Amino acid sequence: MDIMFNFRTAYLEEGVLQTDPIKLRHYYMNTTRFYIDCLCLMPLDFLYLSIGFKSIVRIFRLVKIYRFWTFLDRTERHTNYPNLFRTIVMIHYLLAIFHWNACLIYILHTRSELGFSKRFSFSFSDSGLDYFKALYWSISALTLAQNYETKPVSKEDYIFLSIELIFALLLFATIMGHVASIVSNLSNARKDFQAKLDAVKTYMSLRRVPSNLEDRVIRWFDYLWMSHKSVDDNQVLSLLPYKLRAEIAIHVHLDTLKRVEIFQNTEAGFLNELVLRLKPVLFSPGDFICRKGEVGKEMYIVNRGKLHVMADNNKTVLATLKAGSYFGEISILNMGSGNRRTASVRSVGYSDLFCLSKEDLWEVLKEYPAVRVKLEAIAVKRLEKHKKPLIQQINLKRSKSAPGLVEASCRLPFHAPIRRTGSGVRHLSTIEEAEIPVDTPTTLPIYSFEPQQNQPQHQPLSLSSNSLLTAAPLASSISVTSSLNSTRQPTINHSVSWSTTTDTKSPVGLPRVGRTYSLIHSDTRSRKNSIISNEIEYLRKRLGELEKQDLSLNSMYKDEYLETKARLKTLEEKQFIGK
Ligand SMILES: Nc1ncnc2c1ncn2[C@@H]1O[C@@H]2COP(=O)(O)O[C@H]2[C@H]1O
Repeated sequence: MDIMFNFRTAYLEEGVLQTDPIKLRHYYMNTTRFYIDCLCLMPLDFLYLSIGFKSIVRIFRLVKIYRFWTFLDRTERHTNYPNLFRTIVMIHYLLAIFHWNACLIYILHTRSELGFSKRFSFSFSDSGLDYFKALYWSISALTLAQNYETKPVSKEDYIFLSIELIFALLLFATIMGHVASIVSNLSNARKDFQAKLDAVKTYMSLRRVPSNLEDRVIRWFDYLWMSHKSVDDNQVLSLLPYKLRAEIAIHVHLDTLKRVEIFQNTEAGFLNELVLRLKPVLFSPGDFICRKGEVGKEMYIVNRGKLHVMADNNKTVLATLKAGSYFGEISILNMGSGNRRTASVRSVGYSDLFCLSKEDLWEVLKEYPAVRVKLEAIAVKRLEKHKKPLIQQINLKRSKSAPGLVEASCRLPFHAPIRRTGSGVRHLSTIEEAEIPVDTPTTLPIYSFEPQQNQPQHQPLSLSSNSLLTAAPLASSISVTSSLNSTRQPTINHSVSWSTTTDTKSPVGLPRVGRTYSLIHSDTRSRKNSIISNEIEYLRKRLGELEKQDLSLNSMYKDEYLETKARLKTLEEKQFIGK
């Protein structure tokens, strides 16, 4: 039977599963297994006819034990209960050893010619009882149990019992080792967790952390353990290839991710790209996940728990976020007050979040611009809540053609956003007039900002257009003005332009100047060229200044230097092509 199965058992050839019956037959017949199986099938039983029943004749059947070991090996790899399986295998081996030892004892003590003292009255009439007597003697010898019956008498007894004792000792040590490893495997997770907690406790007591904070840390650990969050997913999955890890992560987090608006109806690849970049984080009750005005470096997706988006007074709740919500995207998309948080978010109870870094999000959004539009559309809605009066004035209409698109229908006054500086809140710029360009769908709109030097600083902006304006450029243009840094940036008196979609990652070449601008629709080629020339002029000037800085001293300058350089290159190329 087994040989027949072997003839039809598929095998892997250079990683490809072979199922062709002829190939399978050839393959099996060329292996050692085939010869071992044939040896086992030798019809030695016919010898019974001449020599009578002798069980030793069946010894060749034992060679098939390799199949049993293969079975154990495979089952151990496949089972979900490896410890239980190992325990069963160990008991199985033990029973087999006791049995063989009992058989040996029976043989030795029923053959008087072997010189063993007759301590058992094996009565061949009741072979069942004889077997159990031998088994009992075997077990007591191998488990080192005191048994007066086993006291040696003859020389042969002494030799045999000494060997038995040595074997019993080895067996005992092996069993103990196995049991210890099974037990320690069972409590490994607990021990690891306890070790980490102990380390943190020791640290806190060494550093004299206040007891209320210490309490919070311990309660956080408690929740971590109770919610089975103590397993480090990344460490566990680190051995797997990227694709498999992504599949597991998607499966594990599917319920949460399905509820997240930006993940609904998106390409499967987007989820794949993102899911392995999500890092689980846990916050305690009352923790601020982010505070208004901070620089945003990551966004969060709520896996479990409840969070409040707080108003400026830190008392009024602007919105409640639950599983499937996300937050923190506005600052990393530079949509609100530049890269600053527009609101504080506080955890109500324990919150189980996924954290996504700015770099990772930008990297993924580069490939999936539709998701960016979705994100920005929702962000605009959220911003509306903060700046209701402002948005009411803008009176944006949602586009019917695409989600995330907003339509500007008339001349609208627009107050420039404000930003916090070291010395407090200040208005950075005010946009005076904006016209939104009508561009062909395939080409990118170019917005130009022209300084209005003679106008007062905090003058409202009016925005007029009968064309479509995507939420992204609008929001981005807001960030252009709001991310200005008056302490670092010189005032410039020329036009600057920013192509919103050519550079999605970072608004390179953003006009970081704090003055009044008008947003002008450039529909003629020469106008565009002059805008580009102006920006090039500004960027060159700024680059020169930045080169004078000690870039290694200040990463902020360094970033800006690199951004400016890249933007300048793009524009120079654009200008060159234009010519
Ligand atoms: N009204 C709101 N409703 C829901 N979420 C908001 C609201 N206002 C702000 N947020 C979120 O709170 C986050 C605070 O940090 P960000 O400004 O980066 O991004 C913000 C939004 O994601």
